[in-house]
Amino acid sequence: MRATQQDFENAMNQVKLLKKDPGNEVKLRLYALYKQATEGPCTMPKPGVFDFVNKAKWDAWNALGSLPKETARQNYVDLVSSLSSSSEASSQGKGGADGKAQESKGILVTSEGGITKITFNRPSKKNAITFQMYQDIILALKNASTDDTVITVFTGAGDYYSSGNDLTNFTSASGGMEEAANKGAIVLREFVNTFIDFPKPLVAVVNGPAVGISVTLLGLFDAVYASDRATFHTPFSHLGQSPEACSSYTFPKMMGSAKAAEMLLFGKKLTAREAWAQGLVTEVFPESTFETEVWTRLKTYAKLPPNSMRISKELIRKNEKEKLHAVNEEECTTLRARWLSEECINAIMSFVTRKPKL
Ligand SMILES: CCCC/C=C/CC(=O)SCCNC(=O)CCNC(=O)[C@H](O)C(C)(C)COP(=O)(O)OP(=O)(O)OC[C@H]1O[C@@H](n2cnc3c(N)ncnc32)[C@H](O)[C@@H]1OP(=O)(O)O
Repeated sequence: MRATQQDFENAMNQVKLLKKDPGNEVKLRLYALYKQATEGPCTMPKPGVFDFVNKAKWDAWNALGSLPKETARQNYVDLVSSLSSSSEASSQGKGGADGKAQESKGILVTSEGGITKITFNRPSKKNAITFQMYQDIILALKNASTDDTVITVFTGAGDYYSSGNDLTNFTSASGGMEEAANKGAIVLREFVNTFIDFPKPLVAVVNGPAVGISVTLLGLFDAVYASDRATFHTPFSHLGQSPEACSSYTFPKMMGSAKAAEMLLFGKKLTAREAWAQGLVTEVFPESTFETEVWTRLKTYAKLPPNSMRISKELIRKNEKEKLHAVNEEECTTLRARWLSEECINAIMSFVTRKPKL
């Protein structure tokens, strides 16, 4: 159902009632969507480089291009609704100083012993990531970046780590592919930026097969521990798509262009040991001892001095940040166009119309 003017006004009121500051990036997006919904595309002159605040606002609004007013209104309402549900969930979960839990439909966030654990929690769909989950993960990371936990860990519930982007994100949008592609590019840009800028150690505990964006994101993690049952698959060409999460930059840098091409162009699926040999995985563990060994180690790491780890991470990431943001920007623009291509639409349609298993 399309958002009405009344929904839009309700959402504007809801923003004022948010319990938690959603952070600058989200506020900029709200501003941009509001301006686009009420005034249409940005035609204001660009502020000077030293007018930081107005320039950031102008950039955010201008990046929406010719997004229709109705779509901007819908995206604004969707964003506010995700912020409201996540802020409710996180305030419900904040019972004590430790052992907190935040649950939303597709992710489970807990914090204990200095570790924030974000679990892809849709095992019946192999932990495919919905639009709502992207938003919830952004918020969970923003919370984790300022709370008192030391390390943030991603893992998956059930037999998969994650099957990547939920392919029905594109087919279930009320405004069709065009709207889904616009929304996808906005969500993806912010999602990946949040990983690029995340200030604390970020670890992936890859419990099973990983597909698409759940693999490409690993290039932005500080450590990747994998069960020997895990596999790593980026079937972008099969899907008529192109790489995301800065993998067009991080993968060739990490494994050399020939090996990166096998994954990103030809969709070669790697075993955990192959991924380790390419530098994508830090260490592989036998499935039988995986959970015990990895969590024991992470609990020890979480006792290391947090400021020292944060400062070291900043030094490691600092020289790359600008480049990573530029790569993310270009990948999102490219992907938006890909999602509207015949190659991609056909691939997604053939997945969603597959014959059900007997
Ligand atoms: C907005 C930002 C966008 C960022 C873009 C990112 C790009 C990517 O991530 S590309 C990668 C997209 N993912 C895929 O192409 C994987 C598609 N899924 C599969 O190929 C298979 O499902 C599987 C190999 C992961 C598992 O196969 P298996 O035979 O074991 O199980 P299934 O019966 O196929 O799956 C169970 C259940 O889960 C649903 N499902 C699995 N993956 C997805 C998915 N990615 N999107 C939507 N739904 C998915 C599958 O349809 C089944 O559902 P039903 O039980 O209702 O039929």
